[in-house]
Amino acid sequence: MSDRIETPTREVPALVVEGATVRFAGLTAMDAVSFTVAPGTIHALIGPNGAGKSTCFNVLSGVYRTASGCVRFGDVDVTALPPHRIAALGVARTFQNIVLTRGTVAHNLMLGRHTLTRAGFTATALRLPSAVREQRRHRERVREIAEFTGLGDRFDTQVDLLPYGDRKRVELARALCMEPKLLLLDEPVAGMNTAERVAMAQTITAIRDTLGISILIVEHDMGLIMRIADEVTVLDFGRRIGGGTPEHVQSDPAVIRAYLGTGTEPAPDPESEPEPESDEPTRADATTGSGRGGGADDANTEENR
Ligand SMILES: Nc1ncnc2c1ncn2[C@@H]1O[C@H](COP(=O)(O)OP(=O)(O)OP(=O)(O)O)[C@@H](O)[C@H]1O
Repeated sequence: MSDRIETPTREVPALVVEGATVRFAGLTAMDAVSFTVAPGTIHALIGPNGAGKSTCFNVLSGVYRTASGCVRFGDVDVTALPPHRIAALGVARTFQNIVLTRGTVAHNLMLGRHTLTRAGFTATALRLPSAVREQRRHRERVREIAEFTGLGDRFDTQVDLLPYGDRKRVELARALCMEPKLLLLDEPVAGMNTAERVAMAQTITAIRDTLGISILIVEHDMGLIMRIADEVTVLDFGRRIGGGTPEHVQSDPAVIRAYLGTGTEPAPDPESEPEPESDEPTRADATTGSGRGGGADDANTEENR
């Protein structure tokens, strides 16, 4: 990973969720949930399967509407805004399941620049000088982002030829190509082996530390979360049952009872030898997060596409 990337001037606002409630028929998926993602921090949203984490992401990105409560990003009330308006404010998202387009890494990353492109269709089609210059600038920036995220030497590779871990990385890089102020990462290391998880954790912390971008992350790998998060919010059955620093939530009896269980394993050590590849880690592989056995992932992913 390179640290050559330039940080565009951007003021990163706080994300404030206040009393957000979401209901599906008779089910309350989020029940008056409140938390704040402080600017430039990594904030983790954790909890068992079905706790309401994906629902919360869908609210924050404008896919679901709240029955009550509100979401503010800086001074802007985004509660009722459609997804494209929220994205335009600087909120980018990755998904549990990889959603990439056929083509090269470069092509996929350029799609992330779409909302930042000014030249119109005609100017681009006619290859007018201004449009060509703009495309070149975007491509340079996209290459920087590819290098920052460890994809520099894969820039012209077809995404379907990449290993799983790199394809997850392309999703993250594409979100960065939108020049976000807040990144919503939905299970960014799910399905990765240990070496890939360690590398992804380093990239995520570099995004905070080098670019100053806020990150809200949903992840079942508790070792990783406890190592990289500045603050954690814990949900269970749609309610916020705890929150605070990783140290605090790890010793909170309510959180241990609902999710963490006992016998917390240590976080993966970036210096240690990677374990042999395991194909698809299940919830049980997540260092300590004991899933309640949800099964809502697929439904939500379909909704999000
Ligand atoms: N579109 C929907 N229609 C009906 N119920 C839904 C819908 N989306 C989510 N739910 C329900 O809301 C509850 C919260 O689901 P959600 O997917 O937000 O949990 P989660 O914490 O993200 O779980 P996981 O860790 O398994 O992804 C679950 O009971 C789920 O079945």
